[in-house]
Amino acid sequence: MDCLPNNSDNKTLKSLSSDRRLDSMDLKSNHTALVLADPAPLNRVSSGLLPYSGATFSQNLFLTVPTMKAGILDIRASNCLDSMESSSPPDKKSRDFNNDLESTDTDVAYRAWLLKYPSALASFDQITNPAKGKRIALFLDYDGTLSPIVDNPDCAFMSNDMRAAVKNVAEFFPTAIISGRSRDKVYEFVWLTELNYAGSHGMDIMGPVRQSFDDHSNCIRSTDNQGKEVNLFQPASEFLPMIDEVFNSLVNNTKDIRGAKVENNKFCVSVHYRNVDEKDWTVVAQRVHDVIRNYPRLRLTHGRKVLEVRPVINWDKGKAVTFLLESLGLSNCEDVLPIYVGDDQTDEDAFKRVYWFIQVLREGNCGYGILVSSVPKESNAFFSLKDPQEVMEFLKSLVVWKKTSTL
Ligand SMILES: O=P(O)(O)OC[C@H]1O[C@H](O[C@H]2O[C@H](CO)[C@@H](O)[C@H](O)[C@H]2O)[C@H](O)[C@@H](O)[C@@H]1O
Repeated sequence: MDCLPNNSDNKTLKSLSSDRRLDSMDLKSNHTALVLADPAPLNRVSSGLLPYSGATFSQNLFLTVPTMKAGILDIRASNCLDSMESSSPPDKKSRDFNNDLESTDTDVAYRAWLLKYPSALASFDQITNPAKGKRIALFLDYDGTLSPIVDNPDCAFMSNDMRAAVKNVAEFFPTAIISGRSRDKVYEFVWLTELNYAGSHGMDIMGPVRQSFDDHSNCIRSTDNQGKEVNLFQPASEFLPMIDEVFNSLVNNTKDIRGAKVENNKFCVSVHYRNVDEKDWTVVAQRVHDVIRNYPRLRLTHGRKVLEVRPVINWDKGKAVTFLLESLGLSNCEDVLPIYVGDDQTDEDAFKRVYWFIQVLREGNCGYGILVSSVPKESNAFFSLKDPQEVMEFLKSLVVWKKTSTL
């Protein structure tokens, strides 16, 4: 499917109850053991869909996977299909078209859900009051957060207004984008040099040079597009040849499925089924399953009408937040308040992490996760925004608040 940029300058173009927090966070005493997340939406997941419940963490970045290849094989294609369905609620347009009554019910359900996940716009003071005298660090997902979800992943452009809003907010707050896409690709969409970028679900981070990272394994010095020296952290670098191989196999194995699209995101691969007839979703699941059964060091996770193949390493968007905070010199500061805005399952790791970051290190403070969703779903976020349009309003409000704030 071809697409053209939607505008010329796309270059390529509660007081929340702490009880709820504790209920929803996976913050048991072993938080440092780092939970392997990526469940399907929490209220709909079937246990058979959690591929690595038997995995344990080794000291280093790699997960110890049960020796049986069945670690992955146990995700039967049929279970995978369940998860594809549960992680892909029908879009609002088709619901409205099919049944106005159902749409009304959905709106009622959404309003009820807002009681649990208040709008970050309506609760703006609740967010900014504790931020007075503190430095906000902003972390943004890309697809579904800064750009609307569209059928063709190559056409997920952000609007000029959104770009301007992100640029402005980055002038006032350290800002990073953490995406499932390859870092290069997300940069081509965003095209702003004022930000830090993490691609491949945080497995490819470019950040400012920090000498303390020189001894960090997987962290090297590099240069960015402007020739500036940067640190490049790629904890899954050894998986590159494997990911390329799997990408080619997946392309080959799915080429006869109408609408299926395989995307190489450098350290992970996305298999999109948004444009596949629902009756063929089982075929997609089966074909992906057939490929990754030969790769016990890869795992499968679910996003919005996408299956994602990624290395079995102890790293996710949440860890990327921690790494970036450290890169930005913000990890040991009493006065830092991280805010993470995202829409997808992989963002849940980051929602947990921004909460954990502050709560564990500094009693009384907290970071905020903001879920972008127009349908009710369980989340580790505290607040919500309905869609990228509301995300943009939120970013603009932060700038106005900062400009007018006396502290
Ligand atoms: O972490 P993100 O920046 O949210 O990236 C997650 C995936 O986003 C993209 O796919 C999603 O958006 C597409 C464009 O709107 C849509 O067509 C697709 O159905 C969604 O799943 C991206 O293409 C994937 O590679 C990312 O992993």
